[in-house]
Amino acid sequence: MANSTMKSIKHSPGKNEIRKINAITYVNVAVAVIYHQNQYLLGFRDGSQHQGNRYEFVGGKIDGHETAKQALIREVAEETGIDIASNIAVKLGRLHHDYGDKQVCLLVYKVALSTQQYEAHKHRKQGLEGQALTWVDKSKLLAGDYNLPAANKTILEWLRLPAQIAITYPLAHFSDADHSATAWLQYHAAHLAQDTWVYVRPKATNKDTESNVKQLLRLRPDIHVIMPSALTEALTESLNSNEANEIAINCQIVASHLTQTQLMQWSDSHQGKDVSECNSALSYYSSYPLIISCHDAESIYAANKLAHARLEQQLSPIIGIFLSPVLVTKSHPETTPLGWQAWAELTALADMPVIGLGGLSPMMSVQAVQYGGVAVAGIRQFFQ
Ligand SMILES: Nc1nc2c([nH]c(=O)n2[C@H]2C[C@H](O)[C@@H](COP(=O)(O)OP(=O)(O)OP(=O)(O)O)O2)c(=O)[nH]1
Repeated sequence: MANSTMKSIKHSPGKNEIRKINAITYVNVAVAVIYHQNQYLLGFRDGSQHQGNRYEFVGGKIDGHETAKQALIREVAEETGIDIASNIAVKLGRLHHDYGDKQVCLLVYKVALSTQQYEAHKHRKQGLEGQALTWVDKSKLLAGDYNLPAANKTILEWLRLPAQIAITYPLAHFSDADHSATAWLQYHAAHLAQDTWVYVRPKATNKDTESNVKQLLRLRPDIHVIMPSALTEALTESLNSNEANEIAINCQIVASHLTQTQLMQWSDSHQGKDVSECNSALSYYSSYPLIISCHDAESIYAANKLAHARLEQQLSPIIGIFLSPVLVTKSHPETTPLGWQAWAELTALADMPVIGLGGLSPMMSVQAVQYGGVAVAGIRQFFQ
């Protein structure tokens, strides 16, 4: 078992079981969220174990000589007998949690089983180490029906992310219409797929945009929205009434969005500080999870630091980053895209799920997963 002392969490996980950040010793744990369609596999921790008498995702400590993925494959085989060596392990993220008596750094992966693998293991009620195993519905898991260790709260937030996110057209796209705001509203209300996640990006926040967005949410109570932080703040302030439809609107907001510029402003003001000294972890955005735009390694490191600081301060987590541009886009043809390979290298640095953006179609969520991300987002091809 090797030890290493690190000042920051900037770099991708090493092979060491134990790492120190800000003088805290973390035990590295590989965690596998194993699923088939909407069925998710949970184990049950024995009362004698740390965090005992709770459900858990399959996993365990990363040995000194192992990478996180090697540990994942070994732990899943040891605990369940399922061989995931040929499955894609999609990195969700890395999170630190201080239980007081033990500090863990969870490296979390999502692993979809083939139908054949699921059929072979779906009736197994006991793991190879004698622990109970259960397949549970995703909706019940996300609703909090299973008592999991506290660190897993963030994992459940990550699991909510869909494979595709639509982004609204700018108002200027409808400038030929007699009334562009009405045309914007009608188009989006009519063309968003059922239950879709949509990043509402109006480009300006004023009373008209606020009212337009509220109308969209009233017309489409099935959709889930991500909004720029300024708009989230403005809207939530105006949603303080107890009217039922206003409360319903509030529930439709799944995340606030921060630009890379906003992130780097926070980062610059915390330059050289350890995570524990970042007492402002943007707490004014605390009530909603965050999704942040990143375009390079520096901003990803900043997002990692902010994510860690927010977890320490028990603020809602960063549930993803939009990493762009993957390919050439119609709106910014002059910008050189990253390309999938460079996108994958940057994606590996992130401590949270990565969403590809820029010149992509919904079908490309398959490529995003192959290159280490979880989802894709876009405008044109993401509407019906
Ligand atoms: N496996 C697993 N561990 C989790 C989850 N959430 C969470 O906080 N943990 C914590 C609990 C433990 O402190 C640590 C896992 O350590 P462990 O004791 O199970 O590791 P191990 O399987 O190598 O066990 P052992 O050899 O020490 O018995 O991570 C989870 O979903 N799955």
